Amino acid sequence: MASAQDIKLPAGALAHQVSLSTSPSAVLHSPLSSFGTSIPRAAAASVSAKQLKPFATEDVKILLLENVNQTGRDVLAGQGYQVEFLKTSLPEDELIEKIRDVHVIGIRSKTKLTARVLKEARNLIVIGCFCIGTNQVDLKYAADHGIAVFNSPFSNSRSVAELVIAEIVVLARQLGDRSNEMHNGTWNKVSNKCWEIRGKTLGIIGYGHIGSQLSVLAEAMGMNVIYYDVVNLMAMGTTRQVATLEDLLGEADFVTCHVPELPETENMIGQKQFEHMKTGSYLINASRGSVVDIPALVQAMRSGKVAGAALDVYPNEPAGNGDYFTNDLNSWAADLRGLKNIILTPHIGGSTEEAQSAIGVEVSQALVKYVNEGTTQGAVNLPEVALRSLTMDQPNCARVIYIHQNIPGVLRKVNEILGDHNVDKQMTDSRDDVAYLMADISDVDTVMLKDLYERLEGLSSRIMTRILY
Ligand SMILES: NC(=O)C1=CN([C@@H]2O[C@H](COP(=O)(O)OP(=O)(O)OC[C@H]3O[C@@H](n4cnc5c(N)ncnc54)[C@H](O)[C@@H]3O)[C@@H](O)[C@H]2O)C=CC1
Ligand SMILES: O=C(O)C(=O)COP(=O)(O)O
Repeated sequence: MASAQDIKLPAGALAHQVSLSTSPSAVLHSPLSSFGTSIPRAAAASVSAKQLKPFATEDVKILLLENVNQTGRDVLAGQGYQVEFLKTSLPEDELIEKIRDVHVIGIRSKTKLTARVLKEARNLIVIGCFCIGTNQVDLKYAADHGIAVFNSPFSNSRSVAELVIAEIVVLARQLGDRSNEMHNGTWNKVSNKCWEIRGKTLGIIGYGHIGSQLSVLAEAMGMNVIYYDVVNLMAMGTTRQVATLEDLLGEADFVTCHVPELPETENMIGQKQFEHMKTGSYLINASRGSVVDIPALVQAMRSGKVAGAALDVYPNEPAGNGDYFTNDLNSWAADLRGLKNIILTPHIGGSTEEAQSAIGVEVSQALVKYVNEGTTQGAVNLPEVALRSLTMDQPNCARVIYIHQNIPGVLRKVNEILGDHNVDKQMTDSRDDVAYLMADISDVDTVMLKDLYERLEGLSSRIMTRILY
């Protein structure tokens, strides 16, 4: 099977919807492709005999926000899709305006796709998060409305781990302060409270992709590593899992957070946790801004409990470069700026050429496979379903995708409808309240497809129906 990147779909070759104005053979025997892209919901809903037009590849509209890497833009534009690219995120009202029109949206960590926004996304079938975190998307709302969500689970993990290693050394040696002083013309050669990191203990909260990568690097630099995670995980090297967060905080010289944004991780490090930390220890947060209670950190640093900190993420982050990071955005911004030995970075943990270019390819390929083939492998909110490709030269075949509520009796009804045709292959799976069915059927013409489509749409369990051919 051609890779998603290789699937070049020429203009007009892919019919999205049953066309009665085109002869069946013209639609189903399109010169090269057995696949269509999706039926957008609005278009599909408007299926009515005689006025139907084939849906050309160029009709797939994609909005890319937050400066998605060129590699991703190339993959998507290479498909012939319409791609609108913006460097920043958008204020909610502008986002709502734009999302109404598109079938695909690509975002990074900043754009919040809440239920309120997604409700307006009438044509949306898939969301690509060109990053690791998916907390910015209402995953449940998306699943319940048949909108798949993809991310890149580990392509920037190494970049974050390397940043944290750098920060450990920078904090231990107060490099930020020394550098600032030199920039201001002051020579201040000190060794007081400047340390080697060799032999010190690093405490990692959240031992997933980033935490475990980081532990390997830290051990190579002579650190002892302990970690705390809600899951029992295999320790890399000679690292050691500890039973409680308090155990970690009481033992670590450097504490670093690598947990996702969840209700349970909100303000996971606050006043009580700072009290458990060793006097003169350091805190690093490159996970999500909600994880650390910043006023409590300011307090802990002012009191000398915490000797230094590095923050890469904040509860409120500016929309784009050049915007100010002030008290208007976060009421304590000026307090942070006034502290000694604190590194403040603008959410750049994953911002390396290597990570961004890998993420661009990975996520856009997942989007293409979903749009063109219905494959949900790697989706974070739908069951993972894939069928081998439809044979390109097989005439009059179609792929039916039926996303439906996961309730008893649906399969029987769907198979009654599909059973009128030759079903070559079929796969179905469910995840929580949503099920995803894919079937390849052959010996069908457009009239049959239209009938099939309407019958599937008529079932009360229906979330979304797509027919690809
Ligand atoms: N600063 C940046 O640019 C970046 C930030 N991130 C953030 O880092 C987070 C972590 O990334 P990965 O390591 O790839 O995620 P991951 O999913 O591989 O690992 C997260 C770990 O946290 C653990 N965990 C979850 N809840 C916990 C809790 N209450 N207490 C202790 N452990 C808990 C999980 O069991 C898991 O082992 C992401 O969710 C994202 O928010 C990710 C990439 C770049
Ligand atoms: O991958 C993540 O979760 C990150 O936090 C990085 O986000 P970004 O792509 O820099 O908006």
